[in-house]
Amino acid sequence: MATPHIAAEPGDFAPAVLMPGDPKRAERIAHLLMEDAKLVTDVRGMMGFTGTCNGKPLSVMGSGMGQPSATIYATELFSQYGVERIIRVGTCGGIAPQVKVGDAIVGLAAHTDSAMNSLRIPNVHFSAVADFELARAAVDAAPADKNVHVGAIISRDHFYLEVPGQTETLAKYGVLGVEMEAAALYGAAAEFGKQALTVLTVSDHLFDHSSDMTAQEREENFHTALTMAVAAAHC
Ligand SMILES: O=P(O)(O)O[C@H]1O[C@H](CO)[C@@H](O)[C@H]1O
Ligand SMILES: O=c1cc[nH]c(=O)[nH]1
Repeated sequence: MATPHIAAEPGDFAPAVLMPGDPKRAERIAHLLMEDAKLVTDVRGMMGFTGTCNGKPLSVMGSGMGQPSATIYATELFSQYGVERIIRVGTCGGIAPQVKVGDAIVGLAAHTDSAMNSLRIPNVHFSAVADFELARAAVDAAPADKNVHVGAIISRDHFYLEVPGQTETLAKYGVLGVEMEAAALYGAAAEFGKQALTVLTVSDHLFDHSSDMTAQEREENFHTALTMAVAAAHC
């Protein structure tokens, strides 16, 4: 069995999937966590791996960038491959002043400027929220010596477009950071009655670019977020 975007057989994916945007980060995470990681799909270069982590089955697969891409993979995994929970392991830009580069964020809720979730329920502004059980497991596993923030994030469609006053207003409303997939992932999980969570590494800060990570650092610096994501995957 294959879907249009995943060339895997039934049973090739574990019930829990860690999902970074970057397929190279997926490969790195898979080999870091699992000695027996096996490539189960690489359609369009979007690598997916399955193996055993701490004695339990686990998969890791990239989502690509943006809500349409993440929705395609989440939908196919939830609806065709028996996946029960997806934990996004991403990067984000910091917005709140207390958030610093290198910190981790658990995205309890995801505001969005995307139309994707607004199409889901007629005349309703969909609330994109994480699964509580997964969020609790992730927060409980947060390393004591790391800065971990828990709260609302925003999933924007544009990476580069600046809407005057928007980021400042988001900061005023306590939004922790910006990324590009969580709201859609939470929407897909709600559609299929599954669980989802987003755990992010802050790779830059929108109000202070003096310590932004390089592309290489964004691929490699995810260990606090990963510790929490694994705990959520196996909770
Ligand atoms: O590092 P990832 O997980 O891809 O996440 C962030 O990075 C990408 C933009 O550079 C977007 O996908 C955004 O959500
Ligand atoms: O979407 C993203 C991801 C990282 N940093 C940003 O500023 N935006």
